[in-house]
Amino acid sequence: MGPVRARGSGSRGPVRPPARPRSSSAGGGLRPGAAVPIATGAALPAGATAVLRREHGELTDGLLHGPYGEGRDVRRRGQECRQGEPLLPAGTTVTPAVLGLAAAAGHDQVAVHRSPLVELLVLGDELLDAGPPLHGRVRDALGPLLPPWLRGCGARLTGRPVPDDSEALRAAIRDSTADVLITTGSTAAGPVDFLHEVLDEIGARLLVDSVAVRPGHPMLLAELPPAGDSHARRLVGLPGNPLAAVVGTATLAVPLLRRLGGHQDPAPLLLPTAADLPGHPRDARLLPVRRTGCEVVPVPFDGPAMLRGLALADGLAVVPPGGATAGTDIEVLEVPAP
Ligand SMILES: Nc1nc2c(c(=O)[nH]1)N[C@H]1C(S)=C(S)[C@@H](COP(=O)(O)OP(=O)(O)OC[C@H]3O[C@@H](n4cnc5c(N)ncnc54)[C@H](O)[C@@H]3O)O[C@H]1N2
Ligand code: MOO
Repeated sequence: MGPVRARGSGSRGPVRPPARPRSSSAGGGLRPGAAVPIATGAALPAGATAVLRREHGELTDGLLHGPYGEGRDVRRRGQECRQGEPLLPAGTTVTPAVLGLAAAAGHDQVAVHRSPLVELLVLGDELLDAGPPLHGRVRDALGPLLPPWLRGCGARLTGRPVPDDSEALRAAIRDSTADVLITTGSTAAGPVDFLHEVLDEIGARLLVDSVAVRPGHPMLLAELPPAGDSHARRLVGLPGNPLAAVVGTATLAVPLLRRLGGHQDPAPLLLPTAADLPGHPRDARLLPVRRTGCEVVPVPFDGPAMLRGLALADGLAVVPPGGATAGTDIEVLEVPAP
């Protein structure tokens, strides 16, 4: 049974509750000195000034005896939010708790940013989508790796393989209606690396052409000419080496998608490193690390073409040029996010 709410100015019972508890405010008001049992959370009957919980009183001969100080156990309207006050700041991610809060506050609709539509184009005739890697052919690791990560950033995904052929790549980019195209491979200057050439031909504007980070430095970001409906389109070019592509995703794709989805940038996570972290002489290095307590340690198998270290890692440490010595604080990107 819920609280018994009593009318009157007294601070102690007895009050005589009727037989059935109320679960709503239906019914008449209370006479002075009278009480009605109600369910927990039910609205107070008119004239009620205090509440006496069943377990705070003693029931003898149908009378509940106990203290019922004015206002006690009464939940006043507007305790959690005043009328007109914003419940949450703009940019808050809609979590299950946010949905529950919105419903509790009486909202039937919430205004949200549109999820960006991403088309993932996986380039490379050498890639296999099943079976063991053999005879110079390698398994496509990025087709399985990237979509769940990008969906976790709020994107809607489509995707397909594209052959190593400049006309096929040109058509795939030109005809896509996605907000963001993400390509893998073909960023370098090899005989079948057509990405720069195709971007130039279709009149794309390179916003970022290489980043001073290892692995992954050939990554790029371009603004594409509008498609039919003239909405803005961008392209993120990720290098083909899998760990380099992961670094490119963390560096360019994730911040772009978060911004398009209206999310706030997360505060940087700084953790001390328990071991020396090897760096590149001139560029930053993103190195897979594991958390041990409140410190991080590097994991083995961290080469540009490797994913074994990343699979064991909790994130990528941003190692400054020249490296970091044990004991120093280092920024850690939590990628790929769980
Ligand atoms: N002349 C130059 N050559 C290269 C440079 C350079 O600056 N100048 N940079 C090297 C670096 S660093 C990287 S990283 C790679 C980037 O190359 P691409 O983006 O053109 O990638 P690809 O050549 O297509 O592939 C590289 C490597 O990765 C394998 N690959 C590709 N896609 C996948 C996938 N989806 N899953 C698994 N593995 C994939 C591909 O088979 C190659 O082995 O360029 C260097 N060269
Ligand atoms: O970006 Mo590359 O992977 O440095 O070799």
